[in-house]
Amino acid sequence: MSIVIENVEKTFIDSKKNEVTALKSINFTIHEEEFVVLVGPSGCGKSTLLNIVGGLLSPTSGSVYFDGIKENPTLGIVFQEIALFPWRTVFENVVYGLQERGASKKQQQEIGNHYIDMVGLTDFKDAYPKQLSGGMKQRAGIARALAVEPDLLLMDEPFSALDAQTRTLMQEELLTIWNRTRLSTLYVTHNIEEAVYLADRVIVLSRHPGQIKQIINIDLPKTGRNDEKYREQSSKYADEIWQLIRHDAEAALKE
Ligand SMILES: Nc1ncnc2c1ncn2[C@@H]1O[C@H](COP(=O)(O)OP(=O)(O)OP(=O)(O)O)[C@@H](O)[C@H]1O
Repeated sequence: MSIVIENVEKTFIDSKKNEVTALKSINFTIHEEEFVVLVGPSGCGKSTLLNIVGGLLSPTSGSVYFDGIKENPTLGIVFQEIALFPWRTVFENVVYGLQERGASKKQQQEIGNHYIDMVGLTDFKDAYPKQLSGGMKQRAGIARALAVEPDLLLMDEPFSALDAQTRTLMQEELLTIWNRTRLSTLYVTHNIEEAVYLADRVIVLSRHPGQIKQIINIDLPKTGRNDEKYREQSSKYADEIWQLIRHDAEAALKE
């Protein structure tokens, strides 16, 4: 599915009744099978934009088109805090969306097991959330998002609550999964290295108001990355993005 974000603006009214322009003149397209990452300093409107694309918030003006129409597609959403139902097992959590859509028991078994295998939780499918580590919970959340076979995957800082090593492993796993599913994806992160690692394109937002500062094509292979050339190129992209964000990030720190 391709998603066109056209002239999106969002204004909030803050607690002092002032207007806050969170997003202004946002125009970009997420192409079929493309992984787009939003980066930018704190408060630049990344989550607001992701929520507008996901239909969880309405824009003040502008539109989002899914394959040319405004109707909502099937979405897979993964947030930082994965809200698994504590009384359901991993399998029961993963197939929840399928049950809601009236899938048969057989379909639930087939699809649920497929995605549980894909995220490496086969041995934990009957475990309850409290028995899982942070990384496992995120994997279960990813399997649940994939199980509805979405047109678009939305991920908002999915790994930011994890320790650094687990986060690195989860990034690798997500890329492997993404290479298999090739879903159009919009992903929000503060982490520039993570953005470069995952993205086909990185959209850098500036703040006050949140606007697109630059869109950077990440021309790196999605597999076979263990060479010096990959490391050199990816750190060049990361430097380029940091130079774009630095000034705004420093300003955000002083507020
Ligand atoms: N419900 C709301 N009411 C008022 N202002 C809001 C609301 N939601 C967001 N904002 C403001 O809109 C701006 C963008 O917020 P948003 O959370 O989208 O930024 P972000 O880039 O995701 O931030 P972070 O990286 O810190 O999570 C901020 O100035 C924020 O204070």
